[in-house]
Amino acid sequence: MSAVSEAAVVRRPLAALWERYRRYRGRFVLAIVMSTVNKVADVVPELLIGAAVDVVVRGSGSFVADLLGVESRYAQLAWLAAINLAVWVIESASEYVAAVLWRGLAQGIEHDLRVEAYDHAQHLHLGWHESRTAGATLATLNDDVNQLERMLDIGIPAILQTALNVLLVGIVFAVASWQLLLYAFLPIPVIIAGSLVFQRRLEPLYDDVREKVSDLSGALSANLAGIATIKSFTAEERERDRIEEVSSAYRDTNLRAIRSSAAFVPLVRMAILAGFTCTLLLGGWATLDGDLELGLYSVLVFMTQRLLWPMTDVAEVLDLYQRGRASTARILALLAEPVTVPAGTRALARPVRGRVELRSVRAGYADGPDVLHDLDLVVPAGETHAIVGPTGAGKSSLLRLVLRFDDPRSGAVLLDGTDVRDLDWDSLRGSVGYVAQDVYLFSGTIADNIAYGRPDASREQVVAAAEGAAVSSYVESLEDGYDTWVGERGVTLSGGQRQRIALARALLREPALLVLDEATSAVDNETEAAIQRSLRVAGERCTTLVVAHRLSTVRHAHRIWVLDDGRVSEAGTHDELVALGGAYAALWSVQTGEGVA
Ligand SMILES: Nc1ncnc2c1ncn2[C@@H]1O[C@H](COP(=O)(O)OP(=O)(O)OP(=O)(O)O)[C@@H](O)[C@H]1O
Repeated sequence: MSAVSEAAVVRRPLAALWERYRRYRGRFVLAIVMSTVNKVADVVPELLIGAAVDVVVRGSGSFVADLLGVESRYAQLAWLAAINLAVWVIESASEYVAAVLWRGLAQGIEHDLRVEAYDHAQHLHLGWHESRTAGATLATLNDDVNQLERMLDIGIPAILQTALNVLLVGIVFAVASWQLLLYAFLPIPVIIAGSLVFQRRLEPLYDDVREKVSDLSGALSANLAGIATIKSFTAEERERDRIEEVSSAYRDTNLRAIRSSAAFVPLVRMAILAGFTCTLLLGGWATLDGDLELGLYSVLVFMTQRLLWPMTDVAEVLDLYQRGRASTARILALLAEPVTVPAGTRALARPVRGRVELRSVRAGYADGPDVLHDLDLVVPAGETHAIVGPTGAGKSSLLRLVLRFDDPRSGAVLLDGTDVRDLDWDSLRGSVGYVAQDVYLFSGTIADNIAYGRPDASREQVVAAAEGAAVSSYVESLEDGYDTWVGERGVTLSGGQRQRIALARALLREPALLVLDEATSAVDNETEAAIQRSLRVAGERCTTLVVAHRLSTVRHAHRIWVLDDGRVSEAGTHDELVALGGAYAALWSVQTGEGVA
């Protein structure tokens, strides 16, 4: 699904976020209360300036004298100073509490959303991950979530501040002079109308920016993953140009958005200038005419400043809001992505035997053609079966169905007689030890990697599994042995070493069903023979399904299924198939170079 259509899925992302995080509402309200207290306390000093001017000009007839019943100007000013001190303490304390609350809220939502989005992503169909770059998913889980945090941390408190400003200053003006209220507030409808117009213009621009971020992130992560290929083809310059192109697209889209949002600032400033000039001039004339107290006039001039200039921030806030909205839309779209291969609810009776059956299975990928056609296949419990056939015949696709990475288009896959679609993950994947064609080792020690499927395994069990995969003597030859760090920041293992560690990882689980997809393709013949011997021992305890190109790997299997273009073309033991003289026999004679075994 493209980023644009993703963004379109969630129409009102912030409302959806509000619904989703009900548990944060209490803290949200408290943060608003604290910001309000802070803002009120923030306005008071300006009123105190007016009151001080009033005290100096009118003495015992001042507003403060009336209010406190204090005659002396000195005492009145001392009172004002005391009030100022108290207000300052309240302002500072509330500012601190509000900042902690807003940041805590932003961090909390950011954290929850990131973890929820990641968790959802890992439950999505493998095909979903294969249809987009890892970098694009990373951009959503990382950049988009950070963007949202900025909006929550900076944007929302700023919007609130501005709104409170307008309200509080509005009250002061309303009490002082209705006329001046009108003049000072003149710019506000212009600013609001302008915001709405700009918001509508910015929305698609920021959706586009988020899409470009995702493209860039995807291109960068793909290139870093393929750095060896880039180097081997001396394609550095070409790839640099390609990244430059994607980065330019991002820069240009961002600049377009920035140009639009920046155009808002002069509009706001012009409106502000008009409002401020009106208050300054008309308020001054009214004071000269004796219609307005001097103290009040000075307060109003200060207040107009305080009301209007922060409005220039509206543009920045709008920018944050739009970026945050576009990012939220993408995260929520990811969370709205349906889990198309949901777990079933049935548990298998223990011990699981590992009997596999495919009944009239038809399968394929996305909208593509069928890659498996009406396939029937049975692997009785405890037996070792092999699947062989030319490249692209559908061998890995068949294994994917057994692990339920995909579901068949029709027909059924059964484990111990139960449709795998009905099984919970623990019964299905918990019973399977799988070694994929592309081995993936996590960043961690060799022992951590072997124990990945059974983190509570003892060192003895880890070593036994390593022995089963014929990798123990290699590991023991390393300086740090099983504590050697591998994966992204560790030693680089050879293809065969990686395969054997992955095999040890699968064996340690003592699975009911061992599924090996070209699991020993990268090891030498001698090592393979060692692995075969230990697999035969392991095979006595479990059912094994092996895909292999090298037929020597599978010649001892109880049954060999030859797949051709998604159909079983031959099946039988090695000897039966060689005797049959078909595709298998031909392949065997090519591989041994001697015709028959
Ligand atoms: N993730 C995928 N998305 C779309 N098509 C796929 C995917 N994986 C495999 N295919 C297609 O399905 C067909 C069978 O592929 P599969 O990997 O199952 O073959 P295979 O027999 O395991 O081949 P090989 O021996 O080369 O590993 C191929 O035509 C392939 O292009």
